[in-house]
Amino acid sequence: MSMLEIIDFGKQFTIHHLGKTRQAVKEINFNLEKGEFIGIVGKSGSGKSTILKSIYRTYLPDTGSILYNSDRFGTVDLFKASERQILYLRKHEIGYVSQFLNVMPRTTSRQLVEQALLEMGEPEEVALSEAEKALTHFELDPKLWDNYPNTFSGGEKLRLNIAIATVKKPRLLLLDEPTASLDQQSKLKVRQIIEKLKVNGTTLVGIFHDIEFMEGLCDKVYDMKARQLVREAGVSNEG
Ligand SMILES: Nc1ncnc2c1ncn2[C@@H]1O[C@H](COP(=O)(O)OP(=O)(O)OP(=O)(O)O)[C@@H](O)[C@H]1O
Repeated sequence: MSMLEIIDFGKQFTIHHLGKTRQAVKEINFNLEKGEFIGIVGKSGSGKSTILKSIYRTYLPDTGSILYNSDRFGTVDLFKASERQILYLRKHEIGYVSQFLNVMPRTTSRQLVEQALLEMGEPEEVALSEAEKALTHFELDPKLWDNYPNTFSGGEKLRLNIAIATVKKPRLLLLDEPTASLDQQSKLKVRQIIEKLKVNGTTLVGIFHDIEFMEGLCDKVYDMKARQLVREAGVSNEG
């Protein structure tokens, strides 16, 4: 089976103080094969993040299923998976990167990457050396390794975020507008990072505002229109 199969997925939100519901997305269908990179574009508020957050199970859907082909559990419907399974998958198989760095306060960048590896059961000395390799790989200045990331620039925070997520070698990586607040130079760096991840066989789903950024990078691009996904021609590297 595919790495990910999304079937008739729909999500609405209840706005309690108004006593109303809002349909965020409906009838979403797509498949993601191993090693593929799917890009999602669309207007602000069209439901792109809702799809990604539902794959990560931050949100629970109302309809449909999201079947994920797990290394550990076989085919799992991410909507029905137990909390324990979800925690395992987040730790070992599915990564999520956004422009925001949500990490433990007063923890240095080196410690944050180390912790990700320790959580996976790596011994301390391996965690230490792999963390340094990852920080080097993602070009975080060694002067920043023992600093707290709250003072980092947007690009530095993002590269640390990507290092924390990818050091675990996730099989599936979700990128939620990671380049939103970056300048052109930093965006280029992120593009190179994504290219490297692709070469290493990581399967990716990414949201980007910038269609130019996706040019030649994604295997397929979908556009959110009227709460549904429509396949876009001409942006992907399929020609
Ligand atoms: N937790 C929530 N509670 C209520 N409504 C929500 C919630 N999350 C999203 N929505 C609504 O669902 C719709 C889709 O939001 P979503 O964040 O998925 O859009 P998006 O395409 O990712 O937007 P952007 O590009 O601006 O980040 C919007 O109308 C939004 O207001």
